[in-house]
Amino acid sequence: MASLTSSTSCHSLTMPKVAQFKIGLCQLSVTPDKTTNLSRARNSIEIAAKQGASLVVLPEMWNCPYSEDYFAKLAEDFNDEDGSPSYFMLSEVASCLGITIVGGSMPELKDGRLYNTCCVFGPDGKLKAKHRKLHMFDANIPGDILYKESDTFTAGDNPTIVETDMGRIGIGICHDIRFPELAMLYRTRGANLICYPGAFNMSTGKMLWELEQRARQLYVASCSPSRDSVGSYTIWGHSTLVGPFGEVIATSGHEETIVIAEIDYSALQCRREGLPLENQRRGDIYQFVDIEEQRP
Ligand SMILES: NC(=O)CC(=O)C(=O)O
Repeated sequence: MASLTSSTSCHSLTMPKVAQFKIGLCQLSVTPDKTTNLSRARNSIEIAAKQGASLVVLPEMWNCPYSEDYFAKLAEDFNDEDGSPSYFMLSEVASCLGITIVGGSMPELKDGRLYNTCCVFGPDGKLKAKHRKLHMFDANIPGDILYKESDTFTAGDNPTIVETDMGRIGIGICHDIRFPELAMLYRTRGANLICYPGAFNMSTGKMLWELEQRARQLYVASCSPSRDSVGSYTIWGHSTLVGPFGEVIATSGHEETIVIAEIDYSALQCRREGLPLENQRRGDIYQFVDIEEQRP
């Protein structure tokens, strides 16, 4: 028997209080100057909220170029009020506007280590969850890309699923999207939506960015920096919202922009009833184990 690591049990889909709402994906141009990045991000979040978004997602590394030249320099210790302007800006703007923010990712400094971290804030401005990127983007594709994220960052150790007014949301950061097991874990734990702040590069972006999102069969939102962001790493862009049948609901090009789109969780219910993959899984042939359920 091939073993992937899930029990056959499936957490049933819980419908959140708000089942229909607008999401805003802020595709930001990122510079080496943190103050500029903060004011651009704040401005973009405010515009998204004005356009009706009650959930706003930011890109991977929105406050710092995606480059090892900047990660350590611009990292923040989120426990240090004076040393963490990005963290406190997100908290403040979430409470000012009364919205939920999936705060992309930022370089986090904790006990001498760097993490690529996403903070989720509720409409009261309180931190609801913190996801540290689980899978490091170490790639050596001759003639294409050589990048070793693990030279700089330490990988996180926990999946992140967060209860919000806008549903149960699973979080992954960029390369995390390549691991369907993580998405499956979120699905079996009843996620309505997975948010992936990401910064795919030009070649993997063209080949895989949209494909990875469309294969997940629940709502998937991705948010990238724009291509004109500074650094040697050229970014694909194309922040996107995908629905539960793999349909692209809204997307963008590579320029700085805001994608506003409607999420309606009844479509998710319809997909689950019409195509009940959870009941059709062949547990006699392969197994998916949620490690958390196995713990005593
Ligand atoms: N930032 C990343 O994790 C990049 C990545 O996955 C890619 O394909 O590019």
